[in-house]
Amino acid sequence: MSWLGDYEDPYEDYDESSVRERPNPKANRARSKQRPAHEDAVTGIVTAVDRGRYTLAVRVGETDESVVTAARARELRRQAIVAGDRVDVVGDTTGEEGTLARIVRIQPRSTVLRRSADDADVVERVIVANADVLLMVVAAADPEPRPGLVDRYLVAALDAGIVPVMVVTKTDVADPEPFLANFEGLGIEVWRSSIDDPPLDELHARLDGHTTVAVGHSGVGKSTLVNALVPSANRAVSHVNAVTGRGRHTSSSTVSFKLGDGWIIDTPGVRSFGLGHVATANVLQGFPDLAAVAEDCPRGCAHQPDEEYCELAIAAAEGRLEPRRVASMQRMLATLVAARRQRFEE
Ligand SMILES: Nc1nc2c(ncn2[C@@H]2O[C@H](COP(=O)(O)OP(=O)(O)OP(=O)(O)O)[C@@H](O)[C@H]2O)c(=O)[nH]1
Ligand SMILES: [Zn+2]
Repeated sequence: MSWLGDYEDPYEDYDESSVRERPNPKANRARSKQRPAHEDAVTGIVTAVDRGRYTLAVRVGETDESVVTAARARELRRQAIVAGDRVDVVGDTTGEEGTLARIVRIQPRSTVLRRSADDADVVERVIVANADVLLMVVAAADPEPRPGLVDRYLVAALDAGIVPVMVVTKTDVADPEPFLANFEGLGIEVWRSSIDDPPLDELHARLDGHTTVAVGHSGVGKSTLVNALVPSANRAVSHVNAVTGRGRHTSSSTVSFKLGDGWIIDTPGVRSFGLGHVATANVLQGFPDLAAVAEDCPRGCAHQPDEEYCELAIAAAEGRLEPRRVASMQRMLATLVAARRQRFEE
C-alpha cells in the first residue's frame, strides 16, 4: 500500500537504479548534455510535490528569495523529482501569482532515501533527496511502538548513508524505556518528548544546518513536533501557489520547512516501509566496528544468532563487542532477511 496516497503522477517517484549511488550518474549525464541549453537557469530546492507540480525555494538566503511553482521539462519525465532535490529551473522564477516555471535539470544528489512499496516489490521509490539526518518519531504509547518498524527505518537510513536519530513522544502517557532498550546497543541519539516538555531547543541545535527527513506512523505526534520546531514564517516556504489550485497540503503529501540554516522534510504517516531493495552490506557499513569484525565471517554469513561461525556472535561472546550492540544488529538484519525472503517467494 502506498503511504503517499493514490493521486500522484504514476511516473513521479520511479527510479530504475537499485544500488546506492553517490552522486547519481544519470543526473550527471543529463547535466552535461543539457547545460548549454539553459545557461539562464537558477537553482531551486524542491520543498513540496503535488500532482506534477513542484514548489521550489529559489535564491535561498538572497534578498529576492522566492517561492516558485514549477512543472518539469518533458525530457525529465521518467526521472523522480522529490522533496530535497536541488534543481535547475528556467522561465518565470519571480514566484508571482499565476506563474509557472520549468525544471530542466536535477542536480546530483548526496543521498537518496528509498522505500519499496512492500518487501516483495522490486520497484523502489525515492522518497526524499539530499537528507543527511533521518528523524524517526515514535510514540511511547498510542500508537504502541513497534521495534520492527524502527528497525525498518534504521535499515533504510543506513542503506542511504543517512544518520538516524529518534524522538520518543508521549512520554507523559507511558514509560518509553522498555521500548528504548531494544536500541540501546546501537548508540542512536534519542530525545524524550512529552506534551508539556518537548525538547525543542535540543532538537533545534542538533538539526540546524542539516536536511532532516521526519518519518513516523500516523498519530505519533510528528506534525505537532515539526510545527513546534518550525517558526510560522518558515512554514510559508512550502505553500503551493494558490492560483494553480494545487495548494492544499494535507498530511498525505511531503512538505519541507526551513529550520535555521537547514530544512526539515515532513513525510506522510508511514504505513509501509518496504526494504525489497536493500543490501546487507549497506546496513553493516553504518556501524564500522561491526562491519570490520564481520569481514572475517564465513562467506554468505547472515550474521544471525544461530550462525555457528559468525564473527559478530563470537566477538560478543568473547567481550570484544558489546553484546547488546550485536543483538540489535542481528535483529535489524533479521528484519532485512525476512523482507528479502518474502520478496523472492512472491
Ligand atoms: N499526551 C500526548 N499527546 C501528544 C503528544 N504529542 C502529540 N500528541 C497528540 O497526539 C495526537 C496526534 O498528533 P499529530 O501531531 O497529529 O500526529 P502525527 O504523527 O502528525 O499524525 P499524522 O498527521 O496522521 O501523520 C494529537 O492529538 C496530539 O495532540 C505528547 O507528547 N503527549
Ligand atoms: Zn556473521
